[in-house]
Amino acid sequence: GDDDKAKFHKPRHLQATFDPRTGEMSTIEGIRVVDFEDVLVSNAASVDAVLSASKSSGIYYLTNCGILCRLTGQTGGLEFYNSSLFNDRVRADLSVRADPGNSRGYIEEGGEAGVHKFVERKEGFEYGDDKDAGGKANKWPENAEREKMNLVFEEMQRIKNSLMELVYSDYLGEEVVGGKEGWEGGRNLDLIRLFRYIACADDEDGKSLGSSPHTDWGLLTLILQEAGGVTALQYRDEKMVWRDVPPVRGTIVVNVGDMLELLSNVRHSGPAETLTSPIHRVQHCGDGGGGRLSVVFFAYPDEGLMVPQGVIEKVGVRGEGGAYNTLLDGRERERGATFGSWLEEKWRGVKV
Ligand SMILES: O=C(O)CCC(=O)C(=O)O
Ligand SMILES: [Fe+2]
Repeated sequence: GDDDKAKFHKPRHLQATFDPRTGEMSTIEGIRVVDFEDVLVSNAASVDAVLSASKSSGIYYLTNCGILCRLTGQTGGLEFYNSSLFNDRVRADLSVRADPGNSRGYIEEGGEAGVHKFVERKEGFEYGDDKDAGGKANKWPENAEREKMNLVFEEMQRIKNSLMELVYSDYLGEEVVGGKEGWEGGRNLDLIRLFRYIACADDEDGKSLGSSPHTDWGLLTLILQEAGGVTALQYRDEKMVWRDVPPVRGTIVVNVGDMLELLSNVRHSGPAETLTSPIHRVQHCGDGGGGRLSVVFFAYPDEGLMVPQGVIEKVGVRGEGGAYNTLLDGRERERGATFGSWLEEKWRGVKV
């Protein structure tokens, strides 16, 4: 019957608005909600909604996005990640440990931090395309749910490629984004990082964070939040106020990355027209302090795509505790830098 379908479900305490003409949800907690199937059929209002959210906050929810929305629509839908990756056998197995920096495998607690004054209370696991991409093979623990995890990766690809093709490439201009190859060519860089944020104790409120304030470096980031999980992800809005991005059953979260923001400056200008890579963080003791699981997909462009020159001064990105380690970091950019060379440099700054 219909019961096993990942229906869109709104927990009662969340504030939502509805489109009076269609009756569909248009925002939740002030964040745009877009029906992915409407984007797939190039519905003009939905394409507009994605673009306008990308220009203002830089963050939005997608509903009806297929398997991934079904996974967040069910309690325990992401549990297979938890049980197969975060156990003592995996923690003890050095052969599946990620090397520091940009590499795949199990990431122990304290393995990295963006802003050094905070302790980031999480363990994680990173994987990418399962076809060995030049020495970047995945490190699978013995009981990992490899097929399911690969299916999640393919679904992430599908959503990335659809959003790029049906929304962003027209807006950016074919030549600016390097055509289809400009985003599909990023597949070998694309990563899924899952995080198990550790439940917090009473005395540590304020001293620890799930994730330091930062921006993401790529084109887009797609986030699955555990159904019924705690609200911990936040972004900083246009008025510099931190706002919650609660888990909403049957949705995924999308946020714009630095590279997409940079590319948007080539053809467009002014805050109303260019895209926003939002500063965001994950609170540790935010909402009851319970543990939390998230699956985060970083969608990158082709490593050969040129980083646009001359727009880096636009964003001042110094925050409490240091820089946000963002692509828009105000540093002098090497002339003719490719995205790949920049990404490598960014990763060097993340190690503890
Ligand atoms: O766990 C999350 O919800 C987001 C984490 C995040 O922002 C990141 O890893 O870049
Ligand atoms: Fe992020």
